[in-house]
Amino acid sequence: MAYFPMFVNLEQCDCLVVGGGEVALRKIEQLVKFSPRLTVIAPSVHPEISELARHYPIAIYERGYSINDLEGRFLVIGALDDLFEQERIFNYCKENHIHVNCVDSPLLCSFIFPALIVNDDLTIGINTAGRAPAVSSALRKFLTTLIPKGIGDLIDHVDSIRHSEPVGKERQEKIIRICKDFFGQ
Ligand SMILES: C[C@@]1(CC(=O)O)C2=NC(=C\c3[nH]c(c(CCC(=O)O)c3CC(=O)O)Cc3[nH]c(c(CC(=O)O)c3CCC(=O)O)/C=C3\N/C(=C\2)[C@@H](CCC(=O)O)[C@]3(C)CC(=O)O)/[C@H]1CCC(=O)O
Ligand SMILES: NC(=O)c1ccc[n+]([C@@H]2O[C@H](COP(=O)([O-])OP(=O)(O)OC[C@H]3O[C@@H](n4cnc5c(N)ncnc54)[C@H](O)[C@@H]3O)[C@@H](O)[C@H]2O)c1
Repeated sequence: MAYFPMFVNLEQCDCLVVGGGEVALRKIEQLVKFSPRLTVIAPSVHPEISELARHYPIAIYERGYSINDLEGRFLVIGALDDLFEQERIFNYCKENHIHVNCVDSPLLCSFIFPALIVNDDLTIGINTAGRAPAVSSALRKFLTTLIPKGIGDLIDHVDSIRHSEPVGKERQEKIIRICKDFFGQ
């Protein structure tokens, strides 16, 4: 069954990544773009995660996680290489209404991490309901080449019209025309 793409404001939300390997790194590289309060817990942490922590507010704890670490989080990613522990994380989070993503099975995810195209405030998320992540990845690369240059300027332009001109049919039609012209429609 398809998953509904809910775009969530993560600013200052308390997000935890358990695990600090290659897969954790990939998730963290994306998450930092959305300004969460990020914590990483793992006995061994990829050097590129430590490097990211020099540029973004990431708290790193180099130790095994305990279930108490999950308490009160907004979102938890179980990116450790241990299916038993992922199940434990998933069950705790489900019981405690915490958004959870465990990397070894869609069945252990309350949300799925999309392949992402992020261009300032424009975000495109791709997802196959957990069936074919490599398709999401390849499609992300394909779509990236199709995004016209100047899309950021278009968003700025439309935003400035929405802030400076009175709400109404005239403004609406102007904005729609500008957008269609940009895409040659
Ligand atoms: C999109 C992306 C986001 C990200 O992770 O950042 C992402 N996986 C990516 C790549 C990728 N992952 C895997 C391969 C190798 C090919 C293959 O095995 O198929 C490749 C391709 C590659 O590496 O190029 C292996 C893999 N992935 C999962 C499992 C377990 C399982 O399916 O049971 C296994 C087997 C592990 C093993 O071997 O044991 C599970 C998940 N991976 C997801 C997301 C979620 C479903 C997304 C969707 O519905 O499309 C989900 C359910 C959970 C989650 O992680 O949220 C990212 C592309 C980023 C980008 O390029 O932009
Ligand atoms: N979702 C995906 O897209 C995807 C893709 C490939 C692989 N995987 C799966 O993701 C898992 C992780 O892969 P990886 O390549 O990042 O592995 P890795 O070996 O590079 O990293 C594993 C990390 O988990 C940490 N860890 C282990 N036990 C821990 C504990 N008790 N508490 C906290 N941290 C702990 C380790 O210290 C390490 O940092 C694997 O099980 C793999 O099958 C998922």
